[in-house]
Amino acid sequence: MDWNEVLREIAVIQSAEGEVPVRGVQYDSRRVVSGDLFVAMRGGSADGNQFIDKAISQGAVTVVTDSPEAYEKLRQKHAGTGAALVEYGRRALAEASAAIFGHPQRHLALSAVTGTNGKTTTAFLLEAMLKSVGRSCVLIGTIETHIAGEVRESPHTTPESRDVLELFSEGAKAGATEAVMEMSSHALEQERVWGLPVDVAIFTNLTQDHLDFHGTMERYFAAKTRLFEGVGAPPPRVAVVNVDDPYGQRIAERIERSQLVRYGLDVAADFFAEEIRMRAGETRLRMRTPHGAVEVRSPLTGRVNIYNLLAASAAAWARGLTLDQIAQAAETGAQVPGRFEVVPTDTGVTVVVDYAHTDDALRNLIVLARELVKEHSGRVITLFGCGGDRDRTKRPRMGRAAGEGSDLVVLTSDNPRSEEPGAIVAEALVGLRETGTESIVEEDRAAAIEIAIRSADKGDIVLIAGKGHEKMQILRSGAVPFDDSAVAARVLRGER
Ligand SMILES: CC(=O)N[C@H]1[C@@H](OP(=O)(O)OP(=O)(O)OC[C@H]2O[C@@H](n3ccc(=O)[nH]c3=O)[C@H](O)[C@@H]2O)O[C@H](CO)[C@@H](O)[C@@H]1O[C@H](C)C(=O)N[C@@H](C)C(=O)N[C@H](CCC(=O)O)C(=O)O
Ligand SMILES: Nc1ncnc2c1ncn2[C@@H]1O[C@H](COP(=O)(O)OP(=O)(O)OP(=O)(O)O)[C@@H](O)[C@H]1O
Ligand SMILES: N[C@H](CCC[C@H](N)C(=O)O)C(=O)O
Repeated sequence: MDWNEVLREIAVIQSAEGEVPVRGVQYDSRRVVSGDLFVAMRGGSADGNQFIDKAISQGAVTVVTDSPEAYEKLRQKHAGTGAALVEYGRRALAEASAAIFGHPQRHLALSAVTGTNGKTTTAFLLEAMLKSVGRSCVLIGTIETHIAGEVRESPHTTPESRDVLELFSEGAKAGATEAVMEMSSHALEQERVWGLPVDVAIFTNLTQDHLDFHGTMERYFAAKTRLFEGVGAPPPRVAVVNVDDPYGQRIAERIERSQLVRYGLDVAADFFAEEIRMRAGETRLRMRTPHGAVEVRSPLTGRVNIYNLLAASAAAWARGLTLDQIAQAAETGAQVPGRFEVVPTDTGVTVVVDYAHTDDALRNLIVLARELVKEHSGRVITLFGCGGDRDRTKRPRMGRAAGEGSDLVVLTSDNPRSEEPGAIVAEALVGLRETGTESIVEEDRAAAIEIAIRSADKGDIVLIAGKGHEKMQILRSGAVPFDDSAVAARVLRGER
């Protein structure tokens, strides 16, 4: 593509034209190759403008910058290089990427899921429903990325626009007509999703998390609401909103009734569940909707998954599936790795790996576990830790949530990152101690898993919370392989 053509698609303050052929686009100097356009952006921990020389030395042929100083320097030092000065680096990145990848977003009907918890599960369920009627999909989210059937690793819950558009382009070429994406609050705030036209937007819930980044719950909420306003694109055609959540109510109030599908566990919602019958590994319910009612049987367990099922069903309906098709797909639907994943054993102890990493998710998980052991008066043993370099204020809250419903808590490490594990544990202990529940502290996660499982008797349930599908433990010294379910399986086999 010619640089002059790219320039026509981005909002520039100043630019230097030139007949420079542009082959690709990059926002990270470390990934620049010959023929690329490099978008230099000021970030929270680095300034991409510091890397312009490096990008050019690696072959960047044009540079878009959000810094007037960098633009001036570029004009003087690299006069032959195409250049543009913009106000918003990420918007320019999205606009240039859309042009360079040939506007693949126009060929995919996009469903986007936001909320503190449930995004991954809802996205997997929706993808399974769309696939069940023969539609080919792109899925982008926390655990994996799917490109029309091919599974890849995910670098982020919501990658930068350039990467999303590249994935969309590959998906569209492979025949995909639908895309399902998780949109994190970070991505909405940073406009990583600028210009993506969302057809169906889903709001799952909002509870405390990520206040290190957003500062307050209101600002966190404001980031989530951007999905429903449209980020550099028109508002979604349909909004699917959990109206049992107070923040969901607030979103619903702002949306035209004709564009809104409300879901919840109450008759006041459009899509709601009744006659719920739950046991481990199976949930049955009757889903009532304005378009009729249908019996649904799902292998997913727990109240939170009823919400996820309702969300995915309402979205699938908005994408044109019938209620019967939805119910049929739900029956096999999407076991998500690391979400209420039961580690196989014949010891009589139930061991569950789950991604609960907020106080709300922990509380829900423990309530479900209590339900499951109630019949035999089993105990609930909860293992958890809190992430380093993340919202510190959630630590005592997680401690309180773990202590409140459990019989024994094992407090350990969960990706301490650059922080001292002992200091993180101390902050979680503040809340945990208030509950008076028996607790054991063991910073080494493998040893902690062993303690938790060895403390359990037949009929007890052990919850290993926080890391779910993750395959690494991130320590100050670097990331080391770590897999909760593999460690638990080893302990259950009697190995160390
Ligand atoms: C807080 C946050 O979201 N930060 C992300 C953001 O950083 P930033 O804008 O501050 O950028 P920066 O790292 O300061 O760098 C500025 C620019 O310099 C560039 N650079 C940097 C170094 C270099 O050598 N060369 C270079 O060109 C960078 O690519 C970037 O364009 O953009 C970077 C580039 O894409 C991301 O790597 C980075 O993710 C960090 C590592 C991260 O941990 N993000 C997490 C919190 C996150 O985004 N999580 C959400 C999910 C949360 C959830 O729901 O649980 C997600 O969507 O994944
Ligand atoms: N609808 C829901 N409401 C509340 N909690 C939920 C819901 N669905 C799942 N959870 C809990 O939250 C955890 C994370 O679920 P999931 O991965 O689906 O959420 P997520 O929004 O994708 O999270 P993240 O973006 O942090 O990866 C689950 O392991 C479960 O404990
Ligand atoms: N994707 C989220 C969840 C991480 C969960 C937990 N394992 C942690 O490290 O805190 C984050 O990066 O904040």
